[in-house]
Amino acid sequence: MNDLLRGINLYLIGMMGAGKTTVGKLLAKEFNYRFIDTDEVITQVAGQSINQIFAEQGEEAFRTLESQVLSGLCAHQRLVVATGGGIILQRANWGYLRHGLIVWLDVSPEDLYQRLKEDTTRPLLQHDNPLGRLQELLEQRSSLYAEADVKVTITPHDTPEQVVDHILEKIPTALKTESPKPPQYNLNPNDLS
Ligand SMILES: Nc1ncnc2c1ncn2[C@@H]1O[C@H](COP(=O)(O)OP(=O)(O)OP(=O)(O)O)[C@@H](O)[C@H]1O
Ligand SMILES: O=C(O)C1=C[C@@H](O)[C@@H](O)[C@H](O)C1
Ligand SMILES: [Mg+2]
Repeated sequence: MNDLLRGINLYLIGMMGAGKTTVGKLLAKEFNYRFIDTDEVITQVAGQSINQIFAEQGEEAFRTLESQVLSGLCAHQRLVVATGGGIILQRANWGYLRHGLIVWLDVSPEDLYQRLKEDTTRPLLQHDNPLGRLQELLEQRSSLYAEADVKVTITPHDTPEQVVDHILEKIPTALKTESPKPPQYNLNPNDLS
C-alpha cells in the first residue's frame, strides 16, 4: 500500500466528531506517515484554544488561519492530515487538499451528537439545539464533502480500527481513478509538419 501511495498526503475531511483526529493517528501509524491535525497546529500558532479564537477573533479569522496552515502542508510529503470540519468551506483550500488524496469520514448527525454531547470544545455546537445544528451544518456542507476522492460511511458499530480498514480497502481504487490522464489535444494531423 505504501508503494501505491508513493508518499502522497492523505487529507481526512468530515464533520466535527467524525473521527478525523482519532482515525488519522491510526492511519499515520499504518503508513509510517507523520500525523498532523490542522486544529492542533492552529491552536499552537495562535497560542489560544479554538473556543478562544472564535470568541476573541471570530470565525473568519479562524478560517484565515486554517487556510494558512493547510497551504503550508502542501510542501510536505508522507502526511496524514486531520482537517477541521469546516476546511471545505473555503474554495482556496480545495487547491491545497487536491495535492493529496481526500477521504471523507461520513457519520450521521445523530451519531455525531452521541459522540459530542458532553464535549464543550467545538464552538459551533455551543447552541441550545446541538443536534439541530449538526443536521443543519451537514446539510449545508454535504455536497462539499462529497467532492472527496474516497467516502467512508461509518455506522455506530465501526471502531476506529475498522474505519481504518475501510479506508485501506478503498484507497487502491481511488488511486487508480486518480492517476493523471494524459492531456487530450485535438490536433489536426494536417497541422503536424
Ligand atoms: N469510530 C468511532 N467510534 C466511536 N467513537 C469515535 C469513533 N471515532 C472517534 N470517536 C470519538 O468521537 C469523538 C470525536 O472524535 P475526533 O476528535 O477524532 O473527531 P474529529 O473529526 O477530529 O472532530 P473535529 O473536527 O471537531 O476535530 C472522540 O471522543 C472520539 O473518541
Ligand atoms: O466544523 C467546523 O466548522 C469546525 C470543526 C472543528 O474541527 C474546528 O475546526 C472548529 O471547531 C470548527
Ligand atoms: Mg479533530
